[in-house]
Amino acid sequence: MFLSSNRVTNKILQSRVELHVHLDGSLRHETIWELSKEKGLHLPGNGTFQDLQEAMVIRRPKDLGHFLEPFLISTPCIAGDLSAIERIAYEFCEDKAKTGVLYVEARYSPHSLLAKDCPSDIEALSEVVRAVNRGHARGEAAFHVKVKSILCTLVGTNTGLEVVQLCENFKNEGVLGIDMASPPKSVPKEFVEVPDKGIEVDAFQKAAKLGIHRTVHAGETGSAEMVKRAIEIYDAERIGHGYHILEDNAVYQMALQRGIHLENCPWSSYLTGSVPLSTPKHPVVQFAEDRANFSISTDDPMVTGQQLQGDYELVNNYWGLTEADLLRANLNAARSCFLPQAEKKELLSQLKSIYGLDETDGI
Ligand SMILES: O=c1[nH]cnc2c1ncn2[C@@H]1O[C@H](CO)[C@@H](O)[C@H]1O
Repeated sequence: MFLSSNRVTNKILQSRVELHVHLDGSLRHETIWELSKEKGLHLPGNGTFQDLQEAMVIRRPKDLGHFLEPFLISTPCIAGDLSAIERIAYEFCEDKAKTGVLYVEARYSPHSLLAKDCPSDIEALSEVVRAVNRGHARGEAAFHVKVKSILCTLVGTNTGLEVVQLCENFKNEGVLGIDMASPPKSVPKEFVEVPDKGIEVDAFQKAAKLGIHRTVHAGETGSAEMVKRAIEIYDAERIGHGYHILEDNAVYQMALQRGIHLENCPWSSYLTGSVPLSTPKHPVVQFAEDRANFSISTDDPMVTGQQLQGDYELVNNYWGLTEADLLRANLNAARSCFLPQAEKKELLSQLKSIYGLDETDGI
């Protein structure tokens, strides 16, 4: 079928699926400002709102550690404060609805949102998850967007088994899966290491046995080998970023064959230094050409300074993804989301009907 540019743009604008976005990487700068003031927290520069904004948005790519530095300012505003956590989860829904998102999976590390001196026990962690869920539930009702959660363990923290327990306890309350991401401090210099053994591996294998969905950050600034590990050892169904998978054709072919979903985040890929602007062909373009299972997300709008539209514009205007590629990316996301089968089917039919596609369109 012929897809006219405008027609598809308008439809995609109003109906997108986003699979890779950090809830704690989505705080509004105004909210960080208000909470910091209220709590008397140290503000960067001369303490003006402009200085805060300047510190929160990364404009020049360096490395992942640099990209994650703004979390050191934002996280203390919400950690240990259940009403602030509920607030940011609610505001998240409003921001997503404004950018045309129909369905989103928001990820965060419950451990990072505990008060600084609070020992990590399941009850305290559960309070964090409940606060997020309250915010999401209010936001879903107010802004007509569907939101579920993914809980992260952070490399080197060995919190995976507790995260799996939380996923299990909250599986009927909007928590759909587990992720492994990087802590903002002590990011390994060249890549996010995906350990080949230890507690985190046990946690992911346990998650697989329990039917908890799995995604792992790999091949972002790290190598194709990390992606291989994430798939083969962590049983990951989806890969966070995965750009460097293209450096090893055998790993790429294996991922293609298994239909592994690659969660791409265009602005973030540039600002973490993972994919320099000078790269002749962004990996997402290769994924689109190969009809790989990829989608487009924001990662951390608080840090990139971009909402989803900005990421679509970057890949569309700069790297040359077509409207049809973007439409396909959304259908891929709906097919690879962690919703139960019936809800997934419903989401897919909803998208197809909005996009004006039927089963025979072969997109
Ligand atoms: O692009 C990324 N790569 C790896 N880790 C990330 C990225 N963005 C955020 N986080 C990490 O994930 C945690 C839970 O949401 C965040 O606190 C941040 O440390």
